[in-house]
Amino acid sequence: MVSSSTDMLLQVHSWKFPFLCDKALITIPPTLLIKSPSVERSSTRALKSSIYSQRTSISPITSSSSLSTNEEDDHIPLRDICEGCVPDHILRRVEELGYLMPTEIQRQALPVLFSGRDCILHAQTGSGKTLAYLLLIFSVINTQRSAVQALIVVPTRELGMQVAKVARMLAAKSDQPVLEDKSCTIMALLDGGTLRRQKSWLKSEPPTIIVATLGSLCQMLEKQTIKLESMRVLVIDEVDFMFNSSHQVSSLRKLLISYSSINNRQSIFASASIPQHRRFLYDCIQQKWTKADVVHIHANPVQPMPPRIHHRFLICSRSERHSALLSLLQSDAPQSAIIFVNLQSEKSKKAGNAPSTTVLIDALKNSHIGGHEILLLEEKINFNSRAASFSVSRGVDLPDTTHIYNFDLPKDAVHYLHRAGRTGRKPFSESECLVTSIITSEERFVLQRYENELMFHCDELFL
Ligand SMILES: Nc1ncnc2c1ncn2[C@@H]1O[C@H](COP(=O)(O)OP(=O)(O)OP(=O)(O)O)[C@@H](O)[C@H]1O
Repeated sequence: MVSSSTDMLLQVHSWKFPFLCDKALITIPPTLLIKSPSVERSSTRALKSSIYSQRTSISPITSSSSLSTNEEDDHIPLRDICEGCVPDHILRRVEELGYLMPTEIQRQALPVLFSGRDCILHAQTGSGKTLAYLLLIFSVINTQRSAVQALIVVPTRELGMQVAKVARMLAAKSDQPVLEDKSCTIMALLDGGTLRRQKSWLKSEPPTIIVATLGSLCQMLEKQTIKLESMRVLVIDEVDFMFNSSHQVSSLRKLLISYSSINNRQSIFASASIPQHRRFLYDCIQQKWTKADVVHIHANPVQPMPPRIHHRFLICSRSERHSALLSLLQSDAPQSAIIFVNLQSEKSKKAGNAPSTTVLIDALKNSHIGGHEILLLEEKINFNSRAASFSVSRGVDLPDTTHIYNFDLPKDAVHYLHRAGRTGRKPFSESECLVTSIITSEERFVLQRYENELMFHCDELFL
Protein backbone atom coordinates (compact mmCIF):
# COMPACT_ATOMS: atom_id res chain seq x y z
CA MET A 1 0.00 0.00 0.00
CA VAL A 2 1.37 3.38 -0.92
CA SER A 3 -0.03 6.49 0.66
CA SER A 4 0.68 10.17 0.54
CA SER A 5 -1.11 11.04 3.72
CA THR A 6 0.78 12.55 6.62
CA ASP A 7 -1.57 10.87 9.09
CA MET A 8 -0.26 7.48 8.09
CA LEU A 9 2.88 8.20 10.02
CA LEU A 10 1.03 7.92 13.28
CA GLN A 11 -0.66 4.70 12.32
CA VAL A 12 2.64 2.94 12.50
CA HIS A 13 2.40 2.90 16.28
CA SER A 14 0.12 -0.07 15.97
CA TRP A 15 2.12 -1.64 13.17
CA LYS A 16 4.87 -4.02 13.86
CA PHE A 17 7.59 -3.30 11.31
CA PRO A 18 7.73 0.31 10.29
CA PHE A 19 10.25 1.47 7.74
CA LEU A 20 10.71 5.20 7.56
CA CYS A 21 12.42 7.29 4.97
CA ASP A 22 13.33 10.93 5.11
CA LYS A 23 10.33 11.57 2.94
CA ALA A 24 8.64 8.26 3.26
CA LEU A 25 7.43 5.65 5.63
CA ILE A 26 7.40 2.03 4.62
CA THR A 27 5.81 -0.45 6.96
CA ILE A 28 6.22 -4.17 6.84
CA PRO A 29 3.75 -6.13 8.96
CA PRO A 30 4.77 -8.94 11.32
CA THR A 31 4.47 -11.86 8.92
CA LEU A 32 7.82 -11.02 7.43
CA LEU A 33 10.21 -11.18 10.33
CA ILE A 34 8.42 -12.76 13.21
CA LYS A 35 10.22 -16.07 12.71
CA SER A 36 13.41 -14.62 14.05
CA PRO A 37 14.51 -16.22 17.35
CA SER A 38 15.74 -12.79 18.48
CA VAL A 39 12.22 -11.49 18.48
CA GLU A 40 10.88 -12.62 21.59
CA ARG A 41 2.13 22.70 44.88
CA SER A 42 2.73 25.84 46.95
CA SER A 43 4.48 25.19 50.29
CA THR A 44 6.04 21.99 49.13
CA ARG A 45 7.05 23.78 45.97
CA ALA A 46 8.82 26.47 47.99
CA LEU A 47 10.51 23.85 50.16
CA LYS A 48 11.64 21.83 47.15
CA SER A 49 12.89 24.94 45.50
CA SER A 50 14.92 25.91 48.56
CA ILE A 51 16.34 22.38 48.91
CA TYR A 52 17.26 22.60 45.28
CA SER A 53 19.05 25.92 45.63
CA GLN A 54 21.02 24.64 48.62
CA ARG A 55 22.10 21.55 46.72
CA THR A 56 23.20 23.28 43.57
CA SER A 57 24.62 26.62 42.83
CA ILE A 58 23.92 27.77 39.33
CA SER A 59 25.05 31.05 37.96
CA PRO A 60 22.48 32.62 35.66
CA ILE A 61 24.09 31.68 32.38
CA THR A 62 26.17 28.67 33.31
CA SER A 63 25.04 25.31 32.08
CA SER A 64 25.24 22.33 34.33
CA SER A 65 25.62 18.71 33.44
CA SER A 66 25.20 17.15 36.83
CA LEU A 67 22.99 19.35 38.90
CA SER A 68 22.32 16.66 41.39
CA THR A 69 25.52 15.18 42.73
CA ASN A 70 24.17 13.07 45.54
CA GLU A 71 24.28 9.36 44.59
CA GLU A 72 21.12 8.69 46.62
CA ASP A 73 19.26 10.98 44.24
CA ASP A 74 19.69 8.31 41.56
CA HIS A 75 17.20 6.13 43.40
CA ILE A 76 14.49 8.68 44.19
CA PRO A 77 11.22 7.65 42.54
CA LEU A 78 9.48 10.06 40.20
CA ARG A 79 6.60 10.39 42.67
CA ASP A 80 8.92 11.67 45.41
CA ILE A 81 10.38 14.32 43.11
CA CYS A 82 6.93 15.49 42.04
CA GLU A 83 4.91 15.11 45.24
CA GLY A 84 3.50 18.39 46.49
CA CYS A 85 4.00 19.99 43.07
CA VAL A 86 2.09 17.75 40.68
CA PRO A 87 -1.52 16.88 41.61
CA ASP A 88 -1.94 13.40 43.01
CA HIS A 89 -4.34 12.18 40.32
CA ILE A 90 -1.72 13.03 37.67
CA LEU A 91 0.95 11.20 39.65
CA ARG A 92 -1.33 8.17 39.82
CA ARG A 93 -1.65 8.29 36.03
CA VAL A 94 2.13 8.63 35.71
CA GLU A 95 2.49 5.42 37.70
CA GLU A 96 -0.32 3.65 35.87
CA LEU A 97 1.52 4.43 32.63
CA GLY A 98 4.64 2.77 34.05
CA TYR A 99 6.78 5.84 34.74
CA LEU A 100 8.13 4.98 38.16
CA MET A 101 11.73 6.15 38.19
CA PRO A 102 12.86 9.41 36.59
CA THR A 103 15.17 9.40 33.61
CA GLU A 104 18.41 11.39 34.00
CA ILE A 105 17.01 14.57 32.46
CA GLN A 106 13.83 14.29 34.55
CA ARG A 107 15.88 13.78 37.72
CA GLN A 108 17.98 16.82 36.99
CA ALA A 109 15.34 19.08 35.50
CA LEU A 110 12.19 18.59 37.56
CA PRO A 111 13.43 20.27 40.77
CA VAL A 112 14.63 23.24 38.70
CA LEU A 113 11.38 23.39 36.77
CA PHE A 114 9.33 23.22 39.98
CA SER A 115 11.41 26.06 41.39
CA GLY A 116 9.96 28.29 38.67
CA ARG A 117 13.11 28.92 36.67
CA ASP A 118 13.26 29.01 32.91
CA CYS A 119 15.09 26.00 31.51
CA ILE A 120 16.80 24.68 28.45
CA LEU A 121 16.37 20.91 28.46
CA HIS A 122 19.26 19.48 26.50
CA ALA A 123 19.38 15.67 26.57
CA GLN A 124 19.73 12.62 24.38
CA THR A 125 16.98 11.54 22.02
CA GLY A 126 14.37 9.38 23.74
CA SER A 127 15.47 10.53 27.19
CA GLY A 128 12.04 11.70 28.40
CA LYS A 129 12.12 15.48 27.90
CA THR A 130 8.41 15.50 27.01
CA LEU A 131 7.32 14.03 30.33
CA ALA A 132 9.60 16.49 32.16
CA TYR A 133 7.94 19.58 30.72
CA LEU A 134 4.44 18.06 30.89
CA LEU A 135 4.86 17.41 34.61
CA LEU A 136 5.83 21.04 35.09
CA ILE A 137 2.71 22.11 33.18
CA PHE A 138 0.46 19.90 35.31
CA SER A 139 2.09 21.41 38.39
CA VAL A 140 1.16 24.99 37.49
CA ILE A 141 -2.18 24.86 35.72
CA ASN A 142 -5.40 25.54 37.55
CA THR A 143 -8.24 23.66 35.89
CA GLN A 144 -10.84 25.86 37.60
CA ARG A 145 -9.64 28.77 35.47
CA SER A 146 -11.04 29.12 31.99
CA ALA A 147 -7.93 30.27 30.10
CA VAL A 148 -5.03 28.92 28.08
CA GLN A 149 -2.34 28.38 30.69
CA ALA A 150 0.28 26.38 28.80
CA LEU A 151 1.42 26.45 25.19
CA ILE A 152 3.70 23.82 23.65
CA VAL A 153 5.05 24.82 20.25
CA VAL A 154 6.29 21.99 18.04
CA PRO A 155 7.72 22.07 14.53
CA THR A 156 5.50 19.42 12.95
CA ARG A 157 2.06 17.91 13.04
CA GLU A 158 3.42 14.44 13.89
CA LEU A 159 5.30 15.60 16.93
CA GLY A 160 2.33 17.72 18.01
CA MET A 161 -0.04 14.76 17.83
CA GLN A 162 2.38 12.70 19.86
CA VAL A 163 2.85 15.33 22.58
CA ALA A 164 -0.92 15.96 22.77
CA LYS A 165 -1.46 12.21 23.09
CA VAL A 166 0.94 11.93 26.05
CA ALA A 167 -0.62 15.01 27.70
CA ARG A 168 -4.11 13.52 27.29
CA MET A 169 -2.97 10.18 28.67
CA LEU A 170 -1.68 11.95 31.77
CA ALA A 171 -4.82 14.06 32.14
CA ALA A 172 -7.15 11.10 31.58
CA LYS A 173 -9.19 9.81 34.47
CA SER A 174 -7.21 7.53 36.73
CA ASP A 175 -8.58 4.17 37.87
CA GLN A 176 -9.22 5.84 41.21
CA PRO A 177 -11.69 8.73 41.69
CA VAL A 178 -10.44 12.29 41.20
CA LEU A 179 -11.54 15.13 43.47
CA GLU A 180 -11.12 17.84 40.82
CA ASP A 181 -14.51 18.84 39.42
CA LYS A 182 -13.16 20.22 36.17
CA SER A 183 -10.69 18.33 34.04
CA CYS A 184 -7.80 19.70 32.05
CA THR A 185 -8.54 20.18 28.35
CA ILE A 186 -5.86 19.80 25.71
CA MET A 187 -6.15 21.17 22.19
CA ALA A 188 -3.93 20.19 19.27
CA LEU A 189 -3.68 23.09 16.83
CA LEU A 190 -1.64 21.64 14.03
CA ASP A 191 -0.77 22.41 10.42
CA GLY A 192 -2.08 20.11 7.75
CA GLY A 193 -5.68 19.86 8.89
CA THR A 194 -8.74 22.10 8.99
CA LEU A 195 -9.02 24.26 12.06
CA ARG A 196 -12.80 24.68 11.99
CA ARG A 197 -13.47 22.52 15.02
CA GLN A 198 -10.73 24.20 17.03
CA LYS A 199 -12.11 27.65 16.13
CA SER A 200 -15.54 26.91 17.54
CA TRP A 201 -13.99 25.20 20.56
CA LEU A 202 -11.81 28.27 21.20
CA LYS A 203 -14.83 30.53 20.90
CA SER A 204 -16.90 28.53 23.35
CA GLU A 205 -14.24 27.85 26.00
CA PRO A 206 -10.45 28.08 25.93
CA PRO A 207 -8.55 24.83 26.52
CA THR A 208 -6.09 24.63 29.43
CA ILE A 209 -3.18 23.42 27.30
CA ILE A 210 -2.53 24.00 23.60
CA VAL A 211 -0.07 21.99 21.54
CA ALA A 212 0.51 23.92 18.32
CA THR A 213 2.60 24.29 15.22
CA LEU A 214 3.58 27.89 14.57
CA GLY A 215 1.62 28.28 11.33
CA SER A 216 -1.73 27.32 12.83
CA LEU A 217 -1.04 29.18 16.04
CA CYS A 218 -0.24 32.42 14.18
CA GLN A 219 -3.45 32.11 12.15
CA MET A 220 -5.46 31.94 15.36
CA LEU A 221 -3.50 34.72 17.02
CA GLU A 222 -3.99 37.03 14.03
CA LYS A 223 -7.73 36.46 14.16
CA GLN A 224 -7.58 36.95 17.92
CA THR A 225 -9.29 33.62 18.43
CA ILE A 226 -6.68 32.69 21.03
CA LYS A 227 -5.65 34.78 23.99
CA LEU A 228 -2.35 33.97 25.62
CA GLU A 229 -2.29 36.60 28.34
CA SER A 230 -2.82 33.95 31.04
CA MET A 231 -0.11 31.64 29.73
CA ARG A 232 2.02 30.36 32.61
CA VAL A 233 4.29 27.98 30.69
CA LEU A 234 5.62 28.27 27.15
CA VAL A 235 7.50 25.26 25.74
CA ILE A 236 9.39 25.30 22.47
CA ASP A 237 10.22 21.71 21.51
CA GLU A 238 13.02 20.87 19.04
CA VAL A 239 14.14 24.45 19.53
CA ASP A 240 17.25 24.26 17.32
CA PHE A 241 15.16 23.20 14.35
CA MET A 242 12.63 25.97 15.00
CA PHE A 243 15.32 28.63 15.05
CA ASN A 244 16.93 27.22 11.91
CA SER A 245 13.73 27.28 9.95
CA SER A 246 13.68 30.56 8.03
CA HIS A 247 9.91 30.63 7.56
CA GLN A 248 9.28 30.14 11.28
CA VAL A 249 11.91 32.17 13.00
CA SER A 250 10.27 35.62 12.88
CA SER A 251 6.94 34.28 14.24
CA LEU A 252 8.85 32.41 16.90
CA ARG A 253 10.79 35.49 17.99
CA LYS A 254 7.56 37.46 18.13
CA LEU A 255 5.87 34.82 20.23
CA LEU A 256 8.78 34.73 22.65
CA ILE A 257 8.68 38.43 23.38
CA SER A 258 4.92 38.98 23.28
CA TYR A 259 1.95 37.57 25.12
CA SER A 260 2.12 37.55 28.87
CA SER A 261 4.90 39.35 30.61
CA ILE A 262 8.04 37.29 30.84
CA ASN A 263 8.02 37.55 34.63
CA ASN A 264 4.73 35.69 34.83
CA ARG A 265 5.74 33.03 32.40
CA GLN A 266 8.09 30.10 32.61
CA SER A 267 9.82 29.40 29.30
CA ILE A 268 11.20 25.96 28.46
CA PHE A 269 13.24 25.02 25.41
CA ALA A 270 13.94 21.36 24.60
CA SER A 271 16.08 19.44 22.14
CA ALA A 272 18.64 16.66 21.86
CA SER A 273 20.83 18.95 19.78
CA ILE A 274 21.50 22.59 20.53
CA PRO A 275 24.54 23.56 18.50
CA GLN A 276 26.44 26.46 20.07
CA HIS A 277 24.34 26.19 23.18
CA ARG A 278 26.33 28.88 25.04
CA ARG A 279 25.55 31.38 22.30
CA PHE A 280 21.91 30.30 22.40
CA LEU A 281 21.77 30.80 26.16
CA TYR A 282 23.29 34.25 25.75
CA ASP A 283 20.70 35.12 23.07
CA CYS A 284 17.86 33.89 25.30
CA ILE A 285 18.83 36.40 27.96
CA GLN A 286 19.81 39.26 25.66
CA GLN A 287 16.64 38.97 23.59
CA LYS A 288 14.53 38.49 26.72
CA TRP A 289 13.16 35.17 25.51
CA THR A 290 13.83 33.89 29.00
CA LYS A 291 14.50 35.39 32.41
CA ALA A 292 18.13 36.18 33.19
CA ASP A 293 18.50 33.21 35.56
CA VAL A 294 17.60 30.63 32.92
CA VAL A 295 19.24 27.25 33.56
CA HIS A 296 20.76 25.10 30.84
CA ILE A 297 20.34 21.50 31.91
CA HIS A 298 22.59 19.33 29.84
CA ALA A 299 22.23 15.65 30.70
CA ASN A 300 25.08 13.42 29.53
CA PRO A 301 26.98 16.19 27.71
CA VAL A 302 29.92 13.91 26.92
CA GLN A 303 27.66 11.29 25.42
CA PRO A 304 25.14 12.91 23.09
CA MET A 305 24.29 9.50 21.62
CA PRO A 306 22.22 7.14 23.82
CA PRO A 307 24.65 4.40 25.01
CA ARG A 308 22.39 1.46 24.17
CA ILE A 309 22.68 2.20 20.48
CA HIS A 310 25.33 0.21 18.67
CA HIS A 311 26.56 1.70 15.38
CA ARG A 312 27.76 -0.16 12.32
CA PHE A 313 28.61 0.62 8.74
CA LEU A 314 28.78 -1.46 5.63
CA ILE A 315 30.85 -0.36 2.63
CA CYS A 316 29.58 -1.22 -0.83
CA SER A 317 29.18 0.45 -4.21
CA ARG A 318 26.00 2.40 -4.91
CA SER A 319 24.75 -0.30 -7.25
CA GLU A 320 25.09 -2.92 -4.50
CA ARG A 321 23.09 -1.01 -1.90
CA HIS A 322 19.74 -2.73 -2.48
CA SER A 323 21.16 -6.20 -2.18
CA ALA A 324 23.22 -5.09 0.84
CA LEU A 325 20.09 -3.81 2.57
CA LEU A 326 18.16 -6.99 1.80
CA SER A 327 20.97 -9.13 3.20
CA LEU A 328 21.07 -6.98 6.32
CA LEU A 329 17.32 -7.28 6.82
CA GLN A 330 17.56 -11.00 6.45
CA SER A 331 20.46 -11.47 8.84
CA ASP A 332 19.28 -8.93 11.42
CA ALA A 333 15.61 -10.02 11.31
CA PRO A 334 14.66 -6.87 13.18
CA GLN A 335 11.67 -6.77 15.46
CA SER A 336 10.86 -3.33 14.15
CA ALA A 337 12.98 -1.24 11.82
CA ILE A 338 13.15 2.11 10.11
CA ILE A 339 14.90 2.73 6.80
CA PHE A 340 15.90 6.30 6.01
CA VAL A 341 16.17 7.27 2.36
CA ASN A 342 17.18 10.75 1.25
CA LEU A 343 14.90 12.85 -0.91
CA GLN A 344 15.44 12.48 -4.64
CA SER A 345 17.70 15.20 -5.99
CA GLU A 346 16.47 17.63 -8.65
CA LYS A 347 19.22 16.33 -10.95
CA SER A 348 17.96 12.78 -10.62
CA LYS A 349 14.38 13.93 -11.20
CA LYS A 350 15.40 15.79 -14.34
CA ALA A 351 17.22 12.70 -15.57
CA GLY A 352 13.86 10.90 -15.39
CA ASN A 353 14.92 8.47 -12.65
CA ALA A 354 12.33 6.94 -10.39
CA PRO A 355 12.47 8.16 -6.77
CA SER A 356 14.79 6.06 -4.59
CA THR A 357 11.86 5.15 -2.37
CA THR A 358 9.96 3.61 -5.30
CA VAL A 359 13.01 1.65 -6.38
CA LEU A 360 13.58 0.47 -2.82
CA ILE A 361 9.98 -0.59 -2.34
CA ASP A 362 10.14 -2.59 -5.58
CA ALA A 363 13.35 -4.24 -4.42
CA LEU A 364 11.75 -5.16 -1.09
CA LYS A 365 8.62 -6.46 -2.76
CA ASN A 366 10.54 -8.60 -5.21
CA SER A 367 12.98 -9.93 -2.67
CA HIS A 368 13.03 -13.31 -1.00
CA ILE A 369 11.82 -11.55 2.14
CA GLY A 370 8.79 -10.42 0.14
CA GLY A 371 5.14 -11.20 0.65
CA HIS A 372 4.78 -8.26 2.96
CA GLU A 373 2.73 -5.13 2.72
CA ILE A 374 4.71 -1.92 2.39
CA LEU A 375 3.53 1.47 3.48
CA LEU A 376 5.16 4.56 2.09
CA LEU A 377 4.54 7.87 3.70
CA GLU A 378 5.15 10.98 1.69
CA GLU A 379 4.32 14.42 2.83
CA LYS A 380 3.44 16.64 -0.05
CA ILE A 381 0.76 18.87 1.29
CA ASN A 382 1.61 22.10 3.05
CA PHE A 383 5.10 21.04 3.95
CA ASN A 384 8.35 22.08 2.42
CA SER A 385 10.89 19.36 1.83
CA ARG A 386 12.99 20.37 4.83
CA ALA A 387 10.05 20.05 7.16
CA ALA A 388 9.11 16.76 5.55
CA SER A 389 12.56 15.33 5.99
CA PHE A 390 12.60 16.59 9.55
CA SER A 391 9.28 15.18 10.62
CA VAL A 392 10.23 11.56 10.47
CA SER A 393 13.78 11.92 11.69
CA ARG A 394 12.96 13.93 14.82
CA GLY A 395 10.58 13.65 17.67
CA VAL A 396 8.69 10.59 16.46
CA ASP A 397 8.40 8.10 19.30
CA LEU A 398 8.10 4.47 18.16
CA PRO A 399 9.47 2.75 21.27
CA ASP A 400 9.58 -0.72 19.69
CA THR A 401 12.00 0.23 16.95
CA THR A 402 15.12 -1.91 17.30
CA HIS A 403 16.95 -1.21 14.03
CA ILE A 404 17.68 1.89 11.98
CA TYR A 405 19.12 1.65 8.47
CA ASN A 406 20.65 4.67 6.79
CA PHE A 407 20.16 3.62 3.19
CA ASP A 408 21.61 7.05 2.43
CA LEU A 409 23.97 8.79 4.81
CA PRO A 410 22.31 11.82 6.48
CA LYS A 411 23.67 15.18 5.47
CA ASP A 412 25.16 16.13 8.83
CA ALA A 413 25.87 14.89 12.35
CA VAL A 414 22.69 16.44 13.81
CA HIS A 415 20.56 14.51 11.31
CA TYR A 416 22.51 11.33 12.12
CA LEU A 417 21.82 11.89 15.82
CA HIS A 418 18.08 12.38 15.32
CA ARG A 419 17.74 9.44 12.93
CA ALA A 420 19.63 7.17 15.34
CA GLY A 421 17.42 8.52 18.11
CA ARG A 422 14.35 6.87 16.61
CA THR A 423 15.63 3.71 18.27
CA GLY A 424 16.76 3.12 21.87
CA ARG A 425 13.64 4.88 23.13
CA LYS A 426 12.88 2.73 26.15
CA PRO A 427 14.74 4.55 28.92
CA PHE A 428 15.27 1.61 31.29
CA SER A 429 15.58 -1.19 28.77
CA GLU A 430 18.89 -3.02 28.48
CA SER A 431 18.31 -4.43 25.02
CA GLU A 432 20.69 -3.27 22.36
CA CYS A 433 19.54 -1.30 19.34
CA LEU A 434 21.39 -1.06 16.05
CA VAL A 435 22.01 1.75 13.59
CA THR A 436 23.54 0.60 10.30
CA SER A 437 24.74 2.96 7.60
CA ILE A 438 25.23 1.65 4.09
CA ILE A 439 28.01 3.78 2.63
CA THR A 440 30.46 3.94 -0.24
CA SER A 441 34.18 3.92 0.54
CA GLU A 442 34.28 7.67 -0.28
CA GLU A 443 31.67 8.33 2.40
CA ARG A 444 33.69 6.66 5.16
CA PHE A 445 35.41 9.91 6.11
CA VAL A 446 32.03 11.70 6.35
CA LEU A 447 30.77 9.09 8.79
CA GLN A 448 34.06 9.36 10.67
CA ARG A 449 33.41 13.09 11.04
CA TYR A 450 29.98 12.36 12.56
CA GLU A 451 31.61 9.87 14.93
CA ASN A 452 34.09 12.51 16.10
CA GLU A 453 31.45 15.20 16.43
CA LEU A 454 28.95 13.04 18.30
CA MET A 455 31.54 11.01 20.20
CA PHE A 456 30.43 7.53 19.25
CA HIS A 457 32.12 4.57 17.59
CA CYS A 458 31.02 2.77 14.47
CA ASP A 459 32.08 -0.83 13.72
CA GLU A 460 32.66 -2.04 10.20
CA LEU A 461 30.39 -4.83 9.12
CA PHE A 462 31.24 -7.41 6.44
CA LEU A 463 28.54 -9.43 4.76
N1 LIG B 1 10.45 8.03 33.57
C1 LIG B 1 10.24 7.23 32.52
N2 LIG B 1 10.21 5.88 32.65
C2 LIG B 1 10.01 5.07 31.60
N3 LIG B 1 9.80 5.49 30.34
C3 LIG B 1 9.82 6.83 30.13
C4 LIG B 1 10.02 7.76 31.20
N4 LIG B 1 9.96 9.02 30.66
C5 LIG B 1 9.73 8.86 29.35
N5 LIG B 1 9.65 7.56 29.01
C6 LIG B 1 9.42 6.99 27.66
O1 LIG B 1 10.60 7.25 26.89
C7 LIG B 1 10.27 7.44 25.52
C8 LIG B 1 10.96 8.69 25.00
O2 LIG B 1 10.45 9.83 25.66
P1 LIG B 1 10.31 11.26 24.93
O3 LIG B 1 9.58 11.12 23.64
O4 LIG B 1 9.84 12.23 25.93
O5 LIG B 1 11.86 11.54 24.61
P2 LIG B 1 12.53 12.91 24.14
O6 LIG B 1 13.64 13.15 25.09
O7 LIG B 1 11.51 13.98 23.96
O8 LIG B 1 13.12 12.44 22.74
P3 LIG B 1 13.40 13.27 21.37
O9 LIG B 1 14.51 14.24 21.65
O10 LIG B 1 13.83 12.19 20.43
O11 LIG B 1 12.12 13.91 20.98
C9 LIG B 1 8.75 7.51 25.45
O12 LIG B 1 8.28 6.31 24.88
C10 LIG B 1 8.30 7.66 26.89
O13 LIG B 1 7.07 7.00 27.11
